[in-house]
Amino acid sequence: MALLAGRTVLLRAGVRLGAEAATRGGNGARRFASHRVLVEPDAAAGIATIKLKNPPVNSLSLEFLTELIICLEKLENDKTFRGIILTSDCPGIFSAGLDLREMCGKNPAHYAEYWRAVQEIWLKLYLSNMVLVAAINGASPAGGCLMALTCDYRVLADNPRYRIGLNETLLGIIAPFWFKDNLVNTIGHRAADRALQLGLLFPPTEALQVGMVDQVVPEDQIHSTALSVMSQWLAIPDHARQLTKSMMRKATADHLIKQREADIQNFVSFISKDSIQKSLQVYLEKLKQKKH
Ligand SMILES: CCCCCCCC/C=C/CC(=O)SCCNC(=O)CCNC(=O)[C@H](O)C(C)(C)COP(=O)(O)OP(=O)(O)OC[C@H]1O[C@@H](n2cnc3c(N)ncnc32)[C@H](O)[C@@H]1OP(=O)(O)O
Repeated sequence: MALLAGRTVLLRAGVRLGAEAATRGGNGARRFASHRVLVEPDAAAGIATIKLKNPPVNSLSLEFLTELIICLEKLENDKTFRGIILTSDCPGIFSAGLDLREMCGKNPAHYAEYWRAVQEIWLKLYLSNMVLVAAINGASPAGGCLMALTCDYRVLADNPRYRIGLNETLLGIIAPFWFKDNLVNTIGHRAADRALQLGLLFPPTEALQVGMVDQVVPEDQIHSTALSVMSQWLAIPDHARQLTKSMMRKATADHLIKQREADIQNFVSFISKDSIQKSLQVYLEKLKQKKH
């Protein structure tokens, strides 16, 4: 996939991405931003902060996912950066997860394209050679939780409204096996079994207790905490840490890689069912009516 600064690029996913802004930051590092993914580089520290900015709730639309995939590819290929802090620019929301509108009322080809992008972002994040620290500064259901789960360390801001978990069953859908594998690797089989079946969304204290996050801190300390965790992880020689990360994660990633196409077909046939379409529409409608 060609990545050209300042040009419009046609992506494999078929999404046309607008021109990218590229400027120089204070420390001379190249700062780049797409429409919805803000990157704040600190070249001296070797860290980039990615701020998700797809208001109102950072739902993971196909275009947003595509921008994020490109951004991660660029950072991965840029030897300046050894670590990423993943956080949100939308107040009170880390990410509302997959964009339900991408899974409702569309055709099978669209569902397949969308699901491939969801797989791709997971693989990119989960297998990244860089240190990934999630600074979770808002609610983080479903796909939002999954993104955080791919990171090496999770810091959650202490606010009871910032619940995190894989709540798919509440929508009448099923977390795919690789969501489940990632959760089991993080919180263990018994806790994952209960959390997945009940679609639990954990408030900060419970999220910490169950091991869904590694640390809960006051909201105004989230970025400083993420930075200090990052420097601890970056003190480890890259080659040793990267090989260890790969040893810990490869089997889980390979599980999906070996059956990517079958997983896409499963998703398409599941999501195309009338009963599933109906459940998702009812859920979306409830979300919309909540305000009125
Ligand atoms: C065999 C294989 C099977 C595979 C099966 C499929 C597996 C798919 C897995 C899916 C994982 C997912 O990620 S599904 C998405 C799950 N997400 C949620 O349940 C979150 C829903 N949203 C909320 O709970 C809340 O919006 C919030 C807590 C995130 C924020 O609350 P707040 O009050 O601040 O905002 P609103 O609720 O008023 O929302 C504002 C606005 O955004 C729309 N919205 C919210 N979430 C989504 C979403 N995920 N997708 C699309 N749109 C979303 C909401 O409807 C409001 O819209 P309007 O302003 O137009 O009313």
